[in-house]
Amino acid sequence: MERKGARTKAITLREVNKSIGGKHILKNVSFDIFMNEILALIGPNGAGKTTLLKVIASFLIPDRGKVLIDSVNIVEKPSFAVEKVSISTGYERSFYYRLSVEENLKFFGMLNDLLGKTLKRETEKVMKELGLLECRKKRYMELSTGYKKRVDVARALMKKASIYIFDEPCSGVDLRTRLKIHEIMKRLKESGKIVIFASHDLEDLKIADRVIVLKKGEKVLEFSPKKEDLAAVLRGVLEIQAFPED
Ligand SMILES: Nc1ncnc2c1ncn2[C@@H]1O[C@H](COP(=O)(O)OP(=O)(O)OP(=O)(O)O)[C@@H](O)[C@H]1O
Repeated sequence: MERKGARTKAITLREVNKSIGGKHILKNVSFDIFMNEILALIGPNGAGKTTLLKVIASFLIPDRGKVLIDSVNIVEKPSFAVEKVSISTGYERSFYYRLSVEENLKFFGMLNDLLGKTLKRETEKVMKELGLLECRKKRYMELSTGYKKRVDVARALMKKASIYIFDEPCSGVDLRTRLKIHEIMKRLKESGKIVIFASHDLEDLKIADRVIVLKKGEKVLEFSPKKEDLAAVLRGVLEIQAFPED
């Protein structure tokens, strides 16, 4: 029986392993993600954060190990993750270069069963929230890096999901947009969703309930920025991330 006040597990990863092109990228990764949690993944470049996010979204199938969402093993039933998860991939190639911001967002909304007035309303809402109204007619390929990132976050919001995954959602965006994205992630949590994001920025970690540190495909540390001395933890993280030549 679960303790009173105990957190409810929503996602379970057990001994997750993934190799790509003969390279062992994720190594026995095990941890749980709880209902209503904002979880951040950090770690040096190439540590496997994006790979892990894609595994949770079932974009990549692990070679070994289990990934359960609401007790369903998505390694066996990836369609369950597709239904539950909305992911901003952080990839420019996920967009139609010649379509406008608005057309791209509407297209993704339609793919996710938004139609008619609902599609229009959601697109307006998301564009307003991310400051995209003034460039709604601009073609995706004409946007600056920061605006492309805004569209990437906006795209994830065009799907009604219970788990939202953002890959470096704040990289390259201006300060105001960063705060807005933090606000959006907190709001998702308040409305009962799970938020998982990867980041290299300390400011982003402050909104997380828990931070998991990956190094060379392994989970090496876990901490709660709200409870622990962030500066001390980060000194530890920097040691973990030290360059071999340091
Ligand atoms: N399609 C692929 N083919 C070959 N190797 C890949 C592929 N995708 C990822 N990798 C390798 O997997 C490792 C982990 O990559 P991943 O993008 O998951 O790291 P990351 O922690 O997100 O890095 P960063 O902080 O630089 O974004 C890297 O060594 C990368 O080169």
